[in-house]
Amino acid sequence: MDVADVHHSYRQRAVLRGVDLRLPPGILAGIVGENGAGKTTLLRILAGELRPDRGSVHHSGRFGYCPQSVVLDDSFTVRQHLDFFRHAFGLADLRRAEEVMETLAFTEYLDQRAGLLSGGSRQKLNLTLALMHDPDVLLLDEPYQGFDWETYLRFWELATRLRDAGRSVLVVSHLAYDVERLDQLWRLDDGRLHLRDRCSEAAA
Ligand SMILES: Nc1ncnc2c1ncn2[C@@H]1O[C@H](COP(=O)(O)OP(=O)(O)OP(=O)(O)O)[C@@H](O)[C@H]1O
Repeated sequence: MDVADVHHSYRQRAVLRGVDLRLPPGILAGIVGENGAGKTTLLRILAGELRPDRGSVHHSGRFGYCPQSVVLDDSFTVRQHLDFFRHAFGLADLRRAEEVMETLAFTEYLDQRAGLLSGGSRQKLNLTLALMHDPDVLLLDEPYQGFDWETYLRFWELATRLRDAGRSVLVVSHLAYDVERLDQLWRLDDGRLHLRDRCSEAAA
């Protein structure tokens, strides 16, 4: 993914003021920033949901985006969500989704209605839906919110496996936590990305 000189304002408020970002294949990268820094705005632009005022975003291959708030129909079961997305992605089977669910210890919820899932389990479904077509570029907005410790560790195991398989994974969070797991870390501040030393960011 290649991002060059992205600018975005909401009315008078300039949120992004020239974001440049390159994600080569086989990278696990992170963006941190305070509440309101513009992280979600940037991700929505990268995902094509929002048009930047200026600048360009290019990526090749399959694309996956896991937004912060889950987009689900509460009356559908987990299985119905998977079937719906399988058709949307044109997948022959649910092999990949089953692998992800296995890793996240989520398989037992297949027949549960989404409306009855806990916050952490909804997030597991959200992640499964973003990963089930095995995207080459994967953008994750606060992906581990609501996860218990064991699931949190399994999330990183999954993200690392994807990186090792040549995928580009970008994790966006307001917490500069566990940053030594990342290959590269930026801080979004004042509308721009600043490359950070992961050791000093972890200590901050
Ligand atoms: N649709 C919108 N209209 C007007 N202002 C907006 C809109 N969306 C976001 N903003 C403003 O833009 C700024 C950046 O918001 P954004 O949600 O991108 O930040 P963030 O870094 O993701 O924050 P958080 O960590 O709290 O999720 C905030 O000041 C927010 O109030």
